[in-house]
Amino acid sequence: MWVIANWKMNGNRALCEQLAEALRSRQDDLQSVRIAVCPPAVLLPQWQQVAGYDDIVLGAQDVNEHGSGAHTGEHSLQLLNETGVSLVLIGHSERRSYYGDSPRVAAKLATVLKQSAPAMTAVLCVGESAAERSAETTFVVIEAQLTEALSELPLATVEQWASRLIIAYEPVWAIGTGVTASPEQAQEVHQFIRSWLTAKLQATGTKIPLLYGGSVNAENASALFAEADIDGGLIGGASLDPQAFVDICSAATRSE
Ligand SMILES: O=C[C@H](O)COP(=O)(O)O
Repeated sequence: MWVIANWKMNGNRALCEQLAEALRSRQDDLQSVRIAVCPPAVLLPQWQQVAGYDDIVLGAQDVNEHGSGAHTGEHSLQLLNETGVSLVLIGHSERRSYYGDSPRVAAKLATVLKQSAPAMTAVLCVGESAAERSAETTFVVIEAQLTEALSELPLATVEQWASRLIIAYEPVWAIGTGVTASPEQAQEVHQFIRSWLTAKLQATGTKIPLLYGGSVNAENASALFAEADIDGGLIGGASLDPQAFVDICSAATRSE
């Protein structure tokens, strides 16, 4: 099980210390869960300082697909690596809708997964809007996003890159709304993604962790994590509350 905190454009230095301390106080109970925290980029060094010696994966919320150069405000894979980052979110719905990221998702994913050393894990985010769900095009949308995202990765070397790929299903209508997909709704899409991955990548597709994101909290996490194809969660708002986030991580241990 994976539990990943995405602070988005929230948090501060004090929250780094508070969340690190909350996780540390329960680390013996949380051994079986892979935990990652993605703070805003400017807080990455603070996370390194307060939690770098713990077994918490340091994550970034985005990466630029270019190696270096005149890309004001962006962060390359190398810069993130040097800051201690070993996991990066790609194609989050907020990046897609507010910053036009969808056409860059395939290049970003290829940039991250083609580099094997130092190894970086990519969390590819996919999900349908409320209108797309109402129009019963959820599976069409998800399939198109997956197809496009993986289009620059060679199948011939799938064993080399797929072990560093995680997919997060985040229905846009559930993000930050307090309306969570029911466990059955989430499982239905996760099962679809699992089938798609297995058809495309054969046995390798069965090993890619599938996370659910969208208004996960300490109360609903257990039921979601109990579903067969849900391998953890990508947590936004609740990750800003150290106790709630630790409780979600604890729910993941009970679903192992
Ligand atoms: O990356 C996290 C997701 O967008 C979920 O956010 P949320 O838990 O605030 O709904």
